[in-house]
Amino acid sequence: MRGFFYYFYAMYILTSNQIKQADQATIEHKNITSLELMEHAATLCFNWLHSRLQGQNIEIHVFCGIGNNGGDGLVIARHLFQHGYNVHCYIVNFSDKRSDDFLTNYNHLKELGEWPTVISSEKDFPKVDFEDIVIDAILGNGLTRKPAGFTKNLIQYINSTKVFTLAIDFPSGLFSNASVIDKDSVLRAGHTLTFQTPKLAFLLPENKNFINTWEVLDIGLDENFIESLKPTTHYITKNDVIPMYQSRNKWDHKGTYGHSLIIGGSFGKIGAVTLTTKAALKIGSGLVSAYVPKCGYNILQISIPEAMVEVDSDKLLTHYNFKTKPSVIGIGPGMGTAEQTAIGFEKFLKNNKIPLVIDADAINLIAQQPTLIEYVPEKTILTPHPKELQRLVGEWKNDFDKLEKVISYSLKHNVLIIIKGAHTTIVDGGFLFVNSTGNPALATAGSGDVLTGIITGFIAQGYSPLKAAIFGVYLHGKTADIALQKTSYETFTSSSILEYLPDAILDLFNQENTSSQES
Ligand SMILES: NC(=O)C1=CN([C@@H]2O[C@H](COP(=O)(O)OP(=O)(O)OC[C@H]3O[C@@H](n4cnc5c(N)ncnc54)[C@H](O)[C@@H]3O)[C@@H](O)[C@H]2O)[C@@H](O)CC1
Ligand SMILES: [K+]
Repeated sequence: MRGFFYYFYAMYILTSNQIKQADQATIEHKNITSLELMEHAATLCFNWLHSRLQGQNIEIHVFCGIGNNGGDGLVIARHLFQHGYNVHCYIVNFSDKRSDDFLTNYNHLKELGEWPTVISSEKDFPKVDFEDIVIDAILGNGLTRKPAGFTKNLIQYINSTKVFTLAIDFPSGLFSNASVIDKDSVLRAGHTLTFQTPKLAFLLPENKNFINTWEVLDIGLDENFIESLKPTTHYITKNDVIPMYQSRNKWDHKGTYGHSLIIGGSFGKIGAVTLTTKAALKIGSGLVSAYVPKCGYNILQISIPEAMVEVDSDKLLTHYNFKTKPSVIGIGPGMGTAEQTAIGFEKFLKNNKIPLVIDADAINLIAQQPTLIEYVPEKTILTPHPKELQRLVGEWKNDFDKLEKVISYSLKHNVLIIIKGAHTTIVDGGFLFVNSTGNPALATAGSGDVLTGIITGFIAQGYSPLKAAIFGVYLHGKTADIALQKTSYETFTSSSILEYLPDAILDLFNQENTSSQES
């Protein structure tokens, strides 16, 4: 058992410093040398490549820096030579402070008669063709400043060839926990083999040009030590959500699974609240009610016979005087921001004590009147899309700054925020949970409305807000991943999320491929 939730497995996202500490602890606790650790890590990279190339006669250029990332490159180059590949190895000579393990592997290669070519300026750049392969072992976890001089030029040159690049640990020039300032100084990796844990930088939209696909190679760092670091950033995989699943008992009845109330809708936007209501039902909320303007009554009753419906004014939400006594409320989809709606919403918030999931226009209303956040119950979940988030926490300079701003907001108001995107991130105070599932099929109208319904429906069933958010976000993404085996990105709609929800849940019990560490 390990992990923040004491699950049997949790994948952390470690910072550069934490990785360095874990490297050191592993060397001490497992009684191995750093050279052995390097040999092991780099051999995993070689095996990855070898299993795909199977000895093909492709020109492979291995660019090695002078630190331990370069050391990895030298080990990979040695294995490639020994397996008869057409390989060229280069030392990118940006400093004379070579690491010990780099030097040992440098000598090892020379002893085999394979002398790397030293690159000390632009004139030493080799010819790289589009059909070749580049292994990028120039800079890794030790990056302390942006690459400059001929190193930057080399990175630009490699980028310009559009050759396939396999980055070792990091695309050179990419910081794990800070924003890239000089975008021309970062290698654009085709695929990245990163050690032990995903890196936060890989998961942020601003780095989309540097990171394409990536995967984690487990190099066997000391897990107990990693645990002792109490990492605050998690990568949510199937292994994390399986233990969250609450199974049902024979004697349970619909009351056991709570009552969700979905509040939203306005004339022309009844579809949004309909999707949210359907989602709350589909995820298993025992009872589901919707509170909508009168114009939505027939639509809701006809399209969701399982739901109960209460109504407000003709075309807008104004009074919020529902009789239902729900266990949780999801509010906002399609609600609009009309003045009467805003006035009623303020009164509702000031009187409400029921757990909340706040979405869409309800977030906009809070952004318009920021003090309203003080009236939401603790651990209320807010699910803003980027524009709504900006209205809530203000403009950010970059994605790291955005996370900082959201963390402070979450801490200050004791709420959970779900930052929606390719890697949807749940922020709970100082803790980040970054989702691994989903794909661009989810970029479709109503996708967020369905997410709100799923999370609300989970809370109704007794899941804590954090678990509901993590599990909901994971399953929401998983529906789209499963759907792509049968349908296309374009034809997947928000209703398809509901259609594939059963498959996403059943997949939890499918033993194969329980660790989705790739992206
Ligand atoms: N420490 C370990 O036990 C292991 C480390 N491994 C590899 O070691 C890497 C980290 O190695 P290092 O800490 O030696 O660091 P790097 O190899 O990433 O960088 C080398 C040195 O370059 C200098 N530098 C930083 N930014 C620079 C810039 N912009 N321009 C020029 N020089 C710059 C720094 O002084 C740094 O120490 C990992 O990414 C991984 O590839 C792996 O072999 C696994 C085990
Ligand atoms: K690298």
